[in-house]
Amino acid sequence: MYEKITPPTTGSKITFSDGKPIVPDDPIIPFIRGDGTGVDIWPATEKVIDAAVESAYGGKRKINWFKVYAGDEACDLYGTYQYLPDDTLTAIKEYGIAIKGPLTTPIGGGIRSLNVALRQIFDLYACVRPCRYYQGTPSPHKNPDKLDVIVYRENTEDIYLGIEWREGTELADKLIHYLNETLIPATKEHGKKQIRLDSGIGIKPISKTGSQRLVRRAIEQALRLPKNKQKVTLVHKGNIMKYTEGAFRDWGYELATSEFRDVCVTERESWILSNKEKNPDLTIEENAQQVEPGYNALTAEKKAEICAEVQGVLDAIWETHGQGKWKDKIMVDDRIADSIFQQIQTRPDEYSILATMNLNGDYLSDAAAAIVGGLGMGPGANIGDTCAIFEATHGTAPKHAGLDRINPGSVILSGVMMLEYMGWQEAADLIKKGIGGAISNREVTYDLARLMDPPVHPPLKCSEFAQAIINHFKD
Ligand SMILES: NC(=O)C1=CN([C@@H]2O[C@H](COP(=O)(O)OP(=O)(O)OC[C@H]3O[C@@H](n4cnc5c(N)ncnc54)[C@H](OP(=O)(O)O)[C@@H]3O)[C@@H](O)[C@H]2O)C=CC1
Ligand SMILES: O=C(O)CCC(=O)C(=O)O
Ligand SMILES: [Mg+2]
Repeated sequence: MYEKITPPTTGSKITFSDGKPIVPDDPIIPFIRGDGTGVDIWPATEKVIDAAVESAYGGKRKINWFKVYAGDEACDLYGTYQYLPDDTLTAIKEYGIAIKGPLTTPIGGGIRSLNVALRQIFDLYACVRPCRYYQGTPSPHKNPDKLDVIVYRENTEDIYLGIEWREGTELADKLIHYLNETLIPATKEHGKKQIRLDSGIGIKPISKTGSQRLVRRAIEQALRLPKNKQKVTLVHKGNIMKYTEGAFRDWGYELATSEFRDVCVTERESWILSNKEKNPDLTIEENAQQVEPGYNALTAEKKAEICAEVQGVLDAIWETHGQGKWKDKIMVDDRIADSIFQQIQTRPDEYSILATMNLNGDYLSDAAAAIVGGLGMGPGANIGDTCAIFEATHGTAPKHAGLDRINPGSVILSGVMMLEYMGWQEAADLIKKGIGGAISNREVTYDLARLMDPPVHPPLKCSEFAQAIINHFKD
């Protein structure tokens, strides 16, 4: 079955039922060490996870690690250009849950991202990146503890599908001519626009299927959160990219108000309902004026549309959501992408789950991680219906590779997410406790050390931080 790897001789397989993992006490879990700082981070992570499982279950549960290869390490073992060998894909498919370090992607040419390839091959459509503050973590922000968001990033499409044509190639040329001469003139709203002949072209597909299954996961997550965090914000640049990013927003609202009708209210619906609650005699048009900025300047047709919307909302949900009942529902709103970057800094406590398309989520998860302590504290999970791969938000940080100084926190916290996903909460809690203890004791790696006041000198090495986390399990 495998060309160059051998699974552990002990251990059992994780299986999936209805999108949920069924985990034995001795699961076999494949891991990819990763390029660059993966060489430092992975051993630290494995040590912490093993110690937590041993400490929590006293030998009754144990992970049987299965080393599989990707990136530079894979090429060393399997040969040139064998970045993602079949062995690795077979093992992940077979065992269902995997964890990985970061993998390098060249810029401007060369292979396409192995990280993205894994997400697409296993249809891991939800990239889940919690950005929450750990007490005592230094941050450049005044109130990092106010940010507690989970980025739910669509993980399989958008520009990450990687359908592009390089400038100057025959196909790029052909496509540009076809667009300029046929498709653009055939679309009235494009007017006389033309694409420059020396352009590279990339395609940005955003599907209803991809958008709605991501938003579904985000709303399901909101249902599991405490009442005050039951909010999903659809992030998009729909004012500019109307039929991709704008459609993502519309499909998100459509899903929330159909499949989750009884448990969701949209922000706009909440305005309509509360306007009527404050003034039961309000006419439909007065309500519409309060909901739609600039209503009075609209055309008669547009005004009629807004009034119909107000009437429609009251007819559909006044009974079930009115008289303040909407306040107990999941609030679904939307924000334009540039605005959300400032909002998470200026009004962090107003947000909870940020449902995004692929590119926006990539940007936003780094930015949110920075607020709560940096990329050293940014975990993540790629979740599908029959497989999950856990990995940090950050990349290979090549300048720190092999120096035993990088912060392993993000991959360790990705391990915490994995343990929670497996239902091994006791082990996950020990690690969280250990991280909290190490940080509040100022036992930290360089990245956190330099932000602390006063700065910590000397900082702990990567391996020492792992040991410090273990030492603080039982504080
Ligand atoms: N999922 C994946 O595997 C990902 C892979 N990549 C790939 O990684 C490579 C390098 O990308 P790059 O843009 O440099 O981004 P990186 O995320 O690798 O690193 C950028 C900077 O972030 C900080 N940082 C990253 N990881 C940590 C950590 N564990 N602890 C503390 N600080 C950290 C460091 O800042 P400082 O030096 O200031 O301390 C580092 O120089 C590229 O090939 C890219 O494609 C990128 C993202 C995700
Ligand atoms: O795959 C890569 O190289 C980058 C991916 C990335 O930045 C991410 O998923 O956050
Ligand atoms: Mg990224």
